[in-house]
Amino acid sequence: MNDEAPPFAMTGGLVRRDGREVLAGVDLRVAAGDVLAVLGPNGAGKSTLVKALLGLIPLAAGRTEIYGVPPAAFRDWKRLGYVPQRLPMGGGVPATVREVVASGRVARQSRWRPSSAADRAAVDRALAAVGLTDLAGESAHLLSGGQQQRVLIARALAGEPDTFVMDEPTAGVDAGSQAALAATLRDLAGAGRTVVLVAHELGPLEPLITRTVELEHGRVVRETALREVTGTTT
Ligand SMILES: Nc1ncnc2c1ncn2[C@@H]1O[C@H](COP(=O)(O)OP(=O)(O)OP(=O)(O)O)[C@@H](O)[C@H]1O
Repeated sequence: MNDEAPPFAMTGGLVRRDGREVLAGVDLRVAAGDVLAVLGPNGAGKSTLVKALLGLIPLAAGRTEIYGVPPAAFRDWKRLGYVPQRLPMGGGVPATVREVVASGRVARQSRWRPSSAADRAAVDRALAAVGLTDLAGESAHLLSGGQQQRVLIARALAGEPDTFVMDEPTAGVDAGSQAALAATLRDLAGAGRTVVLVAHELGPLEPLITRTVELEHGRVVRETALREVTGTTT
């Protein structure tokens, strides 16, 4: 056992958007090694919840902590890997698949220690894990939606974080790539990594999920424990 603070702990989480409560009364503790699926219909607040856990959306009431620290004070971002729903297209500068994936290493680098052999190897492993090695030199924004989703997963993998937060990693991804993602998640779970993922259907990921939380109208309506955490958490 370790007595370190859990990856995420939210109590009484409330988020308002345009004056409307889109998340309310959410108590959620994610333990190290959990593979938690956040389920619910469109507009239930799933994306809002994971963004609030990461501090990307502020809480109007309640509190949330990342490894025991409120998001505004949290500094250890290399411990977290976030897979957003879509590839953000900042600045209009075309980046290659490899460059986007390599950006997942940034939290591990510093001005004094730019890119190393370990960084390049981690990027190679991440590209291979999602089957994008052959497309590494392509412009990421010209890929299909499903391929872009895999780029974002690879970017998070490249950072080798302890905890992954994935917003619909299987959306628009074909059956073969979903199976590949399931294999990757199995390895991560086996290594004791923590995963929070948003999904509409679990599909091939189902056997890996330790716990589900279902949202409706911004509230947790059901929590289900499916299986024991199997990985070795350190
Ligand atoms: N930027 C925003 N401004 C105002 N309201 C928003 C914003 N983003 C989301 N909402 C509202 O918050 C509610 C929850 O949205 P959210 O995207 O979290 O749902 P979701 O469960 O992830 O849905 P989906 O399955 O469609 O991705 C919705 O009613 C949505 O209209």
